[in-house]
Amino acid sequence: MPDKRHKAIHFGAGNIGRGFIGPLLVNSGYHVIFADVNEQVIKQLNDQDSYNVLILDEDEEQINSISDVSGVVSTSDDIVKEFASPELDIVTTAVGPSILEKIGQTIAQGLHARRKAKQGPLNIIACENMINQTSTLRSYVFDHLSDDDKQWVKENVGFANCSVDRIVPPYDPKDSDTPLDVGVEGFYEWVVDKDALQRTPPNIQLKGVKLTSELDAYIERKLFTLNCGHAISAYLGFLKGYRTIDQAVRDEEIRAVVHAALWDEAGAALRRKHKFDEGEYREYVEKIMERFSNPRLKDDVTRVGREPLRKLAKGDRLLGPTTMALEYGLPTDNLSKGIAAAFLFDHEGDKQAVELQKRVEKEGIEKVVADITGFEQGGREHGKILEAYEELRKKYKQKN
Ligand SMILES: NC(=O)C1=CN([C@@H]2O[C@H](COP(=O)(O)OP(=O)(O)OC[C@H]3O[C@@H](n4cnc5c(N)ncnc54)[C@H](O)[C@@H]3O)[C@@H](O)[C@H]2O)C=CC1
Ligand SMILES: O=P(O)(O)OC[C@H]1O[C@](O)(CO)[C@@H](O)[C@@H]1O
Repeated sequence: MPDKRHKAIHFGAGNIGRGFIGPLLVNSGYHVIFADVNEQVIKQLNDQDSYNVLILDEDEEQINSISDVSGVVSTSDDIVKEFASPELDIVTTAVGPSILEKIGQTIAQGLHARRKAKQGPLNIIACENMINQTSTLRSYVFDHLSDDDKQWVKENVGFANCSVDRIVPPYDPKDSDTPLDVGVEGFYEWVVDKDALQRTPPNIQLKGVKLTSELDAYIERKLFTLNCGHAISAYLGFLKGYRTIDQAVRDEEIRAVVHAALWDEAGAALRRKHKFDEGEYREYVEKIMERFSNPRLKDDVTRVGREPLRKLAKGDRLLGPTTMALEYGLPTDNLSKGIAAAFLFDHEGDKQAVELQKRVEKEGIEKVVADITGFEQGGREHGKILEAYEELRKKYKQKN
């Protein structure tokens, strides 16, 4: 533990904030200030001495009490003042990719205040499920800085990209004592680009964080394995009428598709590109299948499949591994099934799903698949996705 009080600001007191990043910072010796727009959560954080993180593993019941946290409303002046504190040395976020632009301005104001107060270096790490999330945040921050501030920030603030992995679904409040409690899986992995960090105080280290100079490999491994398999399980599970991911992957047919997509297709490509050890990678895939099967997480297929247009973006969890597998001349049949199922995700509660279905209805599936995937109509990959789409549609959407 550090000999002096150190503070961290974490934007986003949601599932991953309270259930993963906040607790890791607290365990490293930080007082964590959660910054959120949700005033009720901030009040609860300030009123309560602690909250519980429940580890929801199948064979392990564990409750960790998290204290030494407080909250500020992220739109108030208080947050700017916190940036000027000499005790602050790390800022993290878990607000969702679309919110980064909004908090960029607040962080810029905070950094301006820090420069004016003549305080020392700081590290910023955005923990969002997207590639180069912190670089993206940095560009939003720079949009709001003066030239003098920019110069100071370049010299004093580290913006480190990372890969963040822990399944933290929304927790049912009736399963806990307070609304701040959160249920998480035991597994976690937080990998940070060590070369981007500014000099951290010598007497404090982030516990449970892996620092690496090869972040790209970790990011691609996570996005093209964990997130890829999760998305395929969600879309096929939704089609077959399952409510949760564990129900979906207990279905032999779905399990076989997900496993083959991860091991023979995405995984084979990742192993070629990044030279991952075959044994270690097999363990990684098996562990993921075990994590998906955890019935205590009760993770809805509609949550995991949310925003299908984002998940169908080029380079994301479905098309990213497909393109990589094709580059190495590897099979993509199971990935194609997952992609086809995403085009059938007609979940009415999801804006992007509704938008996608409207496009398919208006423009026809052939054109929409070509536009979104970039695979030419009449080409092999396009044909494979369409064939899988028709097969799934006939089987599970016969009324259409
Ligand atoms: N839940 C999970 O299992 C994982 C989530 N992630 C990523 O973490 C991020 C957050 O996800 P969750 O925690 O699940 O979402 P969440 O919805 O539970 O939490 C997001 C929090 O951000 C707050 N927020 C919204 N706008 C804000 C603003 N302008 N300023 C400050 N706070 C604001 C919300 O009030 C909410 O408390 C996402 O990028 C997600 O992809 C990454 C790995 C695992
Ligand atoms: O948060 P997103 O990108 O919508 O995707 C859901 C994903 O988020 C997670 O819950 C956290 O990584 C994954 O388990 C899942 O694949």
